[in-house]
Amino acid sequence: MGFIDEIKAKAKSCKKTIVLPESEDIRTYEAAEAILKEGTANLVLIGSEEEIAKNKGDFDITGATIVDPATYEKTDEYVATLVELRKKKGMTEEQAREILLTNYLYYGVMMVKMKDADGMVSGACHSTADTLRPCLQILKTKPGTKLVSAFFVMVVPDCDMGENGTFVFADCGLNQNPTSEELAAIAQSSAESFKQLVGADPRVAMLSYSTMGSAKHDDVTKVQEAVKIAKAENPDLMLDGEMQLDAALVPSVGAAKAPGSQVAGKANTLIFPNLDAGNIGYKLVQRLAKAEAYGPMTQGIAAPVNDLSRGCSAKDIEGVVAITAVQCQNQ
Ligand SMILES: CC(C)(COP(=O)(O)OP(=O)(O)OC[C@H]1O[C@@H](n2cnc3c(N)ncnc32)[C@H](O)[C@@H]1OP(=O)(O)O)[C@@H](O)C(=O)NCCC(=O)NCCS
Ligand SMILES: CC(=O)OP(=O)(O)O
Repeated sequence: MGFIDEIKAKAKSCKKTIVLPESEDIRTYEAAEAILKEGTANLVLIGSEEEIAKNKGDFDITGATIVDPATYEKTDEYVATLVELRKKKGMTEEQAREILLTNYLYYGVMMVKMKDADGMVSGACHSTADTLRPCLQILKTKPGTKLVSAFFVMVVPDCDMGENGTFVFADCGLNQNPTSEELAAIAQSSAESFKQLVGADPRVAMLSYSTMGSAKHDDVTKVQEAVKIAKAENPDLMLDGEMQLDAALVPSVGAAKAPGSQVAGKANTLIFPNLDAGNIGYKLVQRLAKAEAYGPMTQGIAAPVNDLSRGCSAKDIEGVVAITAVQCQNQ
């Protein structure tokens, strides 16, 4: 069984409730039809009955729960809770009501916060910033975690690198220019995500354009410091760097450039030095190597709310919903 089939089988056995707030996008309905048919999750769609009837095309979404913020019995409770959560930021009741009635992403996150749903998937027609801001503001980081970050599971066809072609890449979606401490936190969360979703031991490479001091620059020093911090905080984790991508993936290059490393040549978890590298890197592998790319998914957050690329397909939404359900199970 491939990665996503295993995830779907796990999702079916736990049947979590996932919110899809982008009821204006036809891909939501195409994915919803497939998810409901396959039974990977219960679904909540946000919008009025009329909006949804108009937008769903011919897709059959029988079995999905439709929640209309304008009439749902819990909207007043959500407004009061949002005011309470954001009062230090000056949020008034009027503002909270306006946000919740007009921005379904905020509404979906409030459903997760109030435990009326287990998780949410959005981002097919909203930018990552607009998708992640509500969950960062409302859900916050989970206890024991310093930072929320965003990762992809990449499944590369006909590839014997990584874990038979399966990798975690991070951060590809959220933190623009992480410090050494933040890179170390991204590495730790990514190792946990790899273990949780792929089920094998993570081997984490801290990527750079330098391998073990072959180049000198502040950008290289940043990754070297991150390696020191991550190793000190996670002494049992297989993590190494700084290293170039070829040293991380190709055994002969790893042996030549980083002799003795337990990660070089066999990395399955790739930590990019900044968001330029991470976002460009995952799209290169997705588009040129025709890899499946699931994400960007959040890690280090108090409840699973995951993003999508605006370039996603309905199949990608199906996959991210199944992964979100599995994350909910392990929350
Ligand atoms: C997500 C993002 C919008 C947050 O930045 P922002 O809108 O300026 O918002 P702020 O910095 O005010 O943060 C909003 C809240 O989230 C919290 N937050 C922001 N980043 C966080 C992180 N990485 N981990 C935990 N909390 C975070 C802040 O503490 C703040 O909380 P508060 O409002 O309770 O004080 C920003 O990081 C971003 O744009 N990232 C890049 C996204 C992107 O374009 N990706 C490329 C395509 S995938
Ligand atoms: C992850 C990502 O790059 O998202 P988008 O394509 O929507 O900007």
